[in-house]
Amino acid sequence: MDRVFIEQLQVDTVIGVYDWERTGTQKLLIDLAMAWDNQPAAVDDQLSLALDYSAVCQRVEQFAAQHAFELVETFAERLAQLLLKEFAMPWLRLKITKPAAIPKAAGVGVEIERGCR
Ligand SMILES: Nc1nc2c(c(=O)[nH]1)N=C([C@H](O)[C@@H](O)CO)CN2
Repeated sequence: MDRVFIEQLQVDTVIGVYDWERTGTQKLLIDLAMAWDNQPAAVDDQLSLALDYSAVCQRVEQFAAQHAFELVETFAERLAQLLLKEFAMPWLRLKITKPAAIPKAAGVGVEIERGCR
C-alpha cells in the first residue's frame, strides 16, 4: 500500500501531568505516515480521490486546540482513532514529540501504529 506523510507538523495544546503544564499551551511535533492507494488520484489528477494531507493537518491542529490531555500516550491514541475513522485510512503510524519537556533532550514522546497495513 502507498503512503501519504506529514512531517514535523507543529501544533499547540495543553498537555502534561504537572501543575505548571496545565496553565498554558506547549508545542508538539506530529509525524504521520498514512496508508492510502495513491493510484486512483494519479489517474485523473484528482484531489477528491487522494488522501488530502492539508485536510489532515487542519484536523490535527483542531484536535490539539480542543483537548487538554495529561499524557502524550492519550493524545496519540485518541488522535489515531479519530484519523482512522474520519479519513477512512486503513493504517497509520503516528509519532508525537514533545520538544520542550526535557531540557537536555531534543525531544521525547511516543510512536504508535494502528489499523492494518
Ligand atoms: N510516558 C510518558 N512519560 C511522561 C509523560 C508522558 O506524557 N508520557 N509526561 C510527563 C510530563 O508531563 C513531562 O512531559 C514534563 O516534563 C513526564 N513523563
